[in-house]
Amino acid sequence: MLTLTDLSHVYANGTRALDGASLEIPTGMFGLLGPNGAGKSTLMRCIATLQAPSSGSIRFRHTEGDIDVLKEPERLRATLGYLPQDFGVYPRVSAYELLDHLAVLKGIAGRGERKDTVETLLQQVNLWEVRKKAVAGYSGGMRQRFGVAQALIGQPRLIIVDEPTAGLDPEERNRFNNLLAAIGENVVVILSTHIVDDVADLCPRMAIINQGRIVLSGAPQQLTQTLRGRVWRRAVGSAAELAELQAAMLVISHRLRGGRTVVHVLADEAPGAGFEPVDGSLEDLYFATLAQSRRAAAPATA
Ligand SMILES: Nc1ncnc2c1ncn2[C@@H]1O[C@H](COP(=O)(O)OP(=O)(O)OP(=O)(O)O)[C@@H](O)[C@H]1O
Repeated sequence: MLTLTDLSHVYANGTRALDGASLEIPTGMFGLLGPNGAGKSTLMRCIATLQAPSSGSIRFRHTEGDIDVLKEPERLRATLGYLPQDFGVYPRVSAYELLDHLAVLKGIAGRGERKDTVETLLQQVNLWEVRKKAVAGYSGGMRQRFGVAQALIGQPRLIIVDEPTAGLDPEERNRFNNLLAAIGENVVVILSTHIVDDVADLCPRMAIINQGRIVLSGAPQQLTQTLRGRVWRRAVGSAAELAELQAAMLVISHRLRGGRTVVHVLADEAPGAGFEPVDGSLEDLYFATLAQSRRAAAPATA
């Protein structure tokens, strides 16, 4: 269990990226959803001990230890696997050599043990056939799978993956998600993303972060139940009509479907003529939560 308590972070330029975020993250896949700039990467970097928050605490308890992460970052690092949003430059060495080198850095000194680790991981992430090719020449999906292999070195208890499927094509995304789903049972895996389907597909628990605050957390299925009977759909004919609806009711999303714009509205009863009820999806929940949290944050108008 990873426990975050009242985490805040203010960057040197005054940006408040985290604003009293508190969250309990149990064993298993945990989805952290939020729009661009919500504070996900800042939160992931704080948990990964790459930056210290301005205030708050982080505690990681697992079967073999209880770690005060901000006071004992080296203990956390020994049990952490981290796949950052962007690796930056990839060297022109083969996947095998790079993984071997990273295993040395993770403290796996014995040659035999290292060989076993590297070979097992390359097979696990399905890169065995291309192990001798330079990582610099890999496709986006192959790089992300390599990223998982390096994050799994040393059997970590806490794994953080930051926006892993952004930019992957559907087949690669599916392959990547299957790989994540197969990671061990007694591990906390935090998946930070703005792709709602990734969370819907993979995560029994989730939270939504917006403007540095945790605005909702729980089990996706139970959370979407709260929308029952409250999501309504209607096609709109023009931008002016859309603007009218947005002014009159809580429009949680509008998108093109088959060339027509369809709005989803959150309301306890049918909000007007032409609306039909729809089963609320996780995407509706996400948009509804963001719309409500924006409304709460907006200054009251007279
Ligand atoms: N080094 C920095 N200095 C100043 N402001 C920063 C810095 N890093 C991030 N920010 C700001 O902090 C806020 C949160 O950013 P963060 O990268 O944590 O969000 P995010 O949810 O990961 O977004 P994205 O999905 O776009 O990566 C944003 O307003 C961002 O501009």
